[in-house]
Amino acid sequence: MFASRGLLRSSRRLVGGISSATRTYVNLSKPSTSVAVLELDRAPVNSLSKEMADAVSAAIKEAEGDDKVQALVLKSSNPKIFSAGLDITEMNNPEVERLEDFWRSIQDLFLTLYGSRLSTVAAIEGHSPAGGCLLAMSCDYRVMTEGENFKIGLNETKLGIAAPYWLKDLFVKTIGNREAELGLGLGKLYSPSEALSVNLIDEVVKNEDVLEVAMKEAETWAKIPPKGRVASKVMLRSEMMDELREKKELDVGWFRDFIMEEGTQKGIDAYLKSLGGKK
Ligand SMILES: CCCCCC/C=C\CC(=O)SCCNC(=O)CCNC(=O)[C@H](O)C(C)(C)COP(=O)(O)OP(=O)(O)OC[C@H]1O[C@@H](n2cnc3c(N)ncnc32)[C@H](O)[C@@H]1OP(=O)(O)O
Repeated sequence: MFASRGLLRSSRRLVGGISSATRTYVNLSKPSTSVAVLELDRAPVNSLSKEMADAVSAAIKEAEGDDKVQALVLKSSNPKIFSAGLDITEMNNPEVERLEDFWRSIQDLFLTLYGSRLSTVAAIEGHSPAGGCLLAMSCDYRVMTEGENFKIGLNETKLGIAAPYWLKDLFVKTIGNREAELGLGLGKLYSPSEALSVNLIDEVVKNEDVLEVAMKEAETWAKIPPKGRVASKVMLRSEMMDELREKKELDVGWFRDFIMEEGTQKGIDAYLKSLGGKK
C-alpha cells in the first residue's frame, strides 16, 4: 500500500518483501502487517519547517489509508536527535503570510497525529525539545533512549516565546498541573530519567533497543480490537481537538502577533545565533 499522494517526492523499493517509501523529509515503511514506521529525516536536526510538518502529516494519513495498519512507530533517522522542534528560521524575521501558513501546518500536524486512528508509539532517539516534545506527547506511548545529556521538554520560555494554549493543555494532561507549571515556567528540559519520573515518557531504553521496544509496544496496541480502542481515544482527546478546530484562526492570529513583536524577534534572533555558536 502506501501509494504516493502526489505532493511528495517519493521513491519505492522492496526490502526483504517489505514495501518501503522514501520521500522528502520522511520515510514510511511497513515492517509488519499491522504496524507502520514513520522515520523523520530532515537533516541536521529534524526541525519542523512548514514542508516538514506537511510531509509528516501526509505520511500519517497515508499509513491510516491502509486498513490493515493499526499502529505507527514514529522514529528519527538521527540516533541523537528525535526532533529539535519547530524550525526557528520560520519564525526569524518572517514574511507574515508564510508565518501564518507555517502555523496552520503545525496545527494540522498536531491534529493529525494526536487524532490518528492509529495507536502511535514515539521512539524518542535523543533530544526532543519543544516541538519535538509536542510530537512525542501527541503519541499514545513514549519510549526514550537513555543518556542523561539527552533532553525532552518545553523550553519555549527560554527563547522568549510561550507555548500555545493547546500545547500547554497537552503538557498538563501528560504530566499534571503542578509539574507543568514548573516545566513551562522554567522552560525545563528533562533528562530521560527525570522525564520518566514525571510521566512525560513511559520507558527509558538502551539506544540499540529503542526500535525493537517501540515495535513490540506497537504490536501490543495493534492487537487491541480497534473499535473500542479508537472510541476510547476519541473520548479522551476530542474535546481538546474540537476546541482547537474552532479556534484555529484565532490561534493563528495570536501566534502571528506574538512572533512579529519586535521584542520576540530580538529574542529569537539571539537564540538562533547562539545555536551551535555557528550562526
Ligand atoms: C505564541 C508563540 C508560540 C510559539 C510556538 C511554541 C512551540 C514550539 C516552539 C519550538 O519548537 S521552538 C524550537 C525549540 N528548539 C530548541 O530550542 C532546540 C534548539 N536546538 C538545540 O538545542 C540543538 O540544536 C540540539 C537539538 C540539542 C542538537 O545539538 P547539536 O549540537 O547536535 O546541533 P547544533 O550544532 O546545535 O545544530 C545543528 C544545526 O541545526 C540548527 N538548528 C538546531 N535547532 C534548530 C531549530 N529548532 N530550528 C532551526 N535550526 C536549528 C543549528 O542552528 C545548527 O545550524 P548551523 O549552525 O549548522 O547552520
